Amino acid sequence: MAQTTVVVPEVGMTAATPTACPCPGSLFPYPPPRAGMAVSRKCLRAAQAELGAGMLSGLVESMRASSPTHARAAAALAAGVDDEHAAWMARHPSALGKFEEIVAASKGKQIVMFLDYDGTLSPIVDDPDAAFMSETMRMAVRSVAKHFPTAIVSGRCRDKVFEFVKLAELYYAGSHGMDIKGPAKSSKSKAKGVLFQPASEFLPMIEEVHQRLIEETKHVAGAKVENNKFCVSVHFRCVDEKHHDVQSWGALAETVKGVMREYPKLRMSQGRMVFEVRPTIKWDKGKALEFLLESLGFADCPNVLPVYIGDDRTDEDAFKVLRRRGQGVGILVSKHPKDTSASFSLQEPAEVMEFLLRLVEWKQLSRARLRLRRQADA
Ligand SMILES: O=P(O)(O)OC[C@H]1O[C@H](O[C@H]2O[C@H](CO)[C@@H](O)[C@H](O)[C@H]2O)[C@H](O)[C@@H](O)[C@@H]1O
Repeated sequence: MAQTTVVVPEVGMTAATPTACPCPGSLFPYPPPRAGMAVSRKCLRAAQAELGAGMLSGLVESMRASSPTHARAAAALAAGVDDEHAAWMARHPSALGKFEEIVAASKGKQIVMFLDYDGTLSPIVDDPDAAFMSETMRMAVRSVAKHFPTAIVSGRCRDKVFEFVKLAELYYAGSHGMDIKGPAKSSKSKAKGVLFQPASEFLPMIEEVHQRLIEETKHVAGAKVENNKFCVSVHFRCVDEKHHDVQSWGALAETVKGVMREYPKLRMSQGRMVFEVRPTIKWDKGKALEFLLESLGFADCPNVLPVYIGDDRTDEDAFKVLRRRGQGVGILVSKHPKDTSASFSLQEPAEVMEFLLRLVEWKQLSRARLRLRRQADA
């Protein structure tokens, strides 16, 4: 059977490729983690000096670009980039506007929902510990999960994202997909009881780098280090951006990079006003999506339509997997044009909720229609 992919025509698609998922519980053959060396402040300063000025300014530029809420994005809009925005919207149309097209593509297929948390289900706020989702959003996610297998895929520690979402019937992939657990509820689920932690051997190293980053960034007012179990976030949303101040973004970037040099088995990426530190293993949100599809019995299956909604750079790995498989719907949550492999867009969590509720309504109506048809045929 032909595989269906919902894409906007301008963006090319490759043919679907088979999934390659590891067995649940198996560990990757990674070399044993090397404990981070304790390095003196002098060594750290030397490492920092090694960072060329150009490289550092590049990093600060990328920090600036890391959140569409940043003043620059607003200034760019004010400067009249309407054309650029319109062109971007043409390439990534609203998933609400294309709703009928999306559900039509699910004909004969099982929709599986993948939802990022921060910026997708909850609005972005200054304090990561206060990123609560609304009760109405929770109800919408609960309703969606009644009709479709639903997973939360987050950079956060799994327990923490569960504390925010509070729905036991969902699948959770925390730490950027490195901590996957099937639903505690729902005995019907094929993936019930699944637990997959491909980076478990990195736990001591992550704990160590977490402590080091707290220590090294404590002089930077507003910096916040968050332990996400298999990865660490260093937030700079509340750090003053001044260039010549020790408490600037540049100084923070230098400090984090300096610490990272001590841990070659870890890598750093950037999210929305945050540095993400994680193991160098080949595992990300895209791999988590494939793993969950396989656990649900949809490996190499043409009769599935994964729908992934996310707002962050780390969600791009999942959008790319959908493109590579030639299967599924990637939806980027953003008000501003961004480089993305997603096919569609939604502006903000409120639109995500609307999309979820429309899916539920559509599913209920389709079921009611089917019942009526069967009654009429009987
Ligand atoms: O994959 P996600 O669920 O989107 O998690 C990515 C990171 O989200 C959180 O940080 C972001 O949201 C915060 C609260 O709105 C905001 O203050 C911060 O600037 C954002 O980067 C979370 O705190 C991180 O640990 C996650 O990695």
